[in-house]
Amino acid sequence: MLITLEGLDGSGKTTVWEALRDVYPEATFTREPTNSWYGDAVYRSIDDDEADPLAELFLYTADHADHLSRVVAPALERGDLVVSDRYSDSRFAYQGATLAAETGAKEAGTRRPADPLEYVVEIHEPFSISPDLTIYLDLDPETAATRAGTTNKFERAEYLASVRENYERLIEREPNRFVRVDATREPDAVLERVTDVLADATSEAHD
Ligand SMILES: Nc1ncnc2c1ncn2[C@@H]1O[C@H](COP(=O)(O)OP(=O)(O)OP(=O)(O)O)[C@@H](O)[C@H]1O
Ligand SMILES: Cc1cn([C@H]2C[C@H](O)[C@@H](COP(=O)(O)O)O2)c(=O)[nH]c1=O
Repeated sequence: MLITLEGLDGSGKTTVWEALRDVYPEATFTREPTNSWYGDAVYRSIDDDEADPLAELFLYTADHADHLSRVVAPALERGDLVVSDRYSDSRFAYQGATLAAETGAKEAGTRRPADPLEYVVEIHEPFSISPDLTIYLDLDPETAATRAGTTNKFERAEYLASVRENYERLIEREPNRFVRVDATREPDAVLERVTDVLADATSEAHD
């Protein structure tokens, strides 16, 4: 079973992901961007304010393809519970927003997809594995940017507002896959809610 944690920067995904290790010691815990050389390339792009948004999308997607074949697919094949801190929805929401916000591409004669979110979803369809359950840690963009510390180009409230709109579109498309958790609550309360949701989901999977 594949469970993913999604949300804006600073929404508390990594805090929850770390705590879940004690709850599910046998599970495979993984994340995107990964710690491979593909992930290193992604982090170089994150640190480059001038990175081409389409090139950046394909770096993230290359990292995802490697993550799938090297970690996720083998773990699922073994029957492991897999918990990933960020996964394909991050690409749909973030790169969907980056491509939509890109100004000047048309003037420079560069062609871009009409609906970036749909485009990013479509390029994943032929090869990716969809999560069974996605926990969406819902937080307003201002608090998210404050908690994240605004250390990179993505961690700005205005940009995170359009990322949040994209997450809402994704939830509307697949309401049964997503479970929304109020990430403004205290860390213990957030963890308790996530743990309850996972307990239900994993017990249903065994029935
Ligand atoms: N429920 C919470 N309430 C208040 N602060 C929190 C909560 N959860 C996490 N934090 C704090 O917010 C900061 C960001 O948390 P964390 O790294 O878990 O978020 P994240 O979603 O993984 O962020 P990113 O996507 O940027 O890696 C940390 O300082 C963490 O201690
Ligand atoms: C997987 C993925 C991530 N991002 C963004 C979101 C964050 O700002 C950074 C790094 O992620 P982290 O959880 O803070 O380590 O990358 C993205 O834009 N697209 C993606 O697919």
